[in-house]
Amino acid sequence: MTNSAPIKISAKDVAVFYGNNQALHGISMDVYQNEVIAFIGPSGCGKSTFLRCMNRMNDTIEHCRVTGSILLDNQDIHQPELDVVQLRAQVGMVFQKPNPFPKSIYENIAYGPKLHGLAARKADLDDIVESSLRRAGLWNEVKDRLDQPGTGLSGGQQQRLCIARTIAVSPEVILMDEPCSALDPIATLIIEELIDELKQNFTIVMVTHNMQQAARISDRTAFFHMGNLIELGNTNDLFTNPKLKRTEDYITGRYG
Ligand SMILES: Nc1ncnc2c1ncn2[C@@H]1O[C@H](COP(=O)(O)OP(=O)(O)OP(=O)(O)O)[C@@H](O)[C@H]1O
Repeated sequence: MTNSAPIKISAKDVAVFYGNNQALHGISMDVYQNEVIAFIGPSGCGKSTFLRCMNRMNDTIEHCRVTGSILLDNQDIHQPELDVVQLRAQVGMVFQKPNPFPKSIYENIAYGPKLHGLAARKADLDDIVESSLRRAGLWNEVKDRLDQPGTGLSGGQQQRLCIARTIAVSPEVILMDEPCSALDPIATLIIEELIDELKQNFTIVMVTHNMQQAARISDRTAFFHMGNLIELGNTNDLFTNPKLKRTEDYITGRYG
């Protein structure tokens, strides 16, 4: 990833407080269009908190306060007139545990496009459902059982269903919070391959506990520690030649 790619998200001096407890301190970073950027760091260092800043999911947590600025395509995501539902369609999110709606496979995908008025006719909706499932690499496995419950799929299939559901509303950025941590190695590999394909069309920001995973699939990696962004660099450089001792200690397993 060259730094000449357009900036998709720009965070400046972002701090997050849960009540009186400050979880993030002055985080600034740019996320480039069509990159995969991974957040790593020990448990509780603030990776998920920072991820949630990018589509204002922290708004849903009581006592959580965010300061600083976050621009999406140069627009402030905290401006009062911004439609948060629209923001979360533009910046979609896939969670650690697959969480399909208790509805059919078809309805899981169709729900968002219907809500956002993206399909005028049933045929348009059918097209969105099919293309989203294809892009998530799930179509062939589910095309003959679209009316069956999404919750009846395997864990890995459910996670791809959730990715398809996110894609269905045409996001620009996909936030992934440890998307493989509940999956077995084969399902994990399928999702990793999928992420590699998805970056052609989307910008992907991913939290992972798994350093090998960050090394395999991300273009850049950000290392967080105790609420601070310690080092951000090209993934290869960060893992082979970290600039700071704290990063080196973490990636070599000296703590964490
Ligand atoms: N909903 C919440 N209410 C209060 N404190 C929270 C909440 N969510 C996170 N925190 C606190 O904020 C800090 C950062 O947590 P966060 O979940 O962002 O870290 P993380 O690096 O993603 O951790 P993990 O890898 O364990 O998921 C921690 O001290 C955590 O206890």
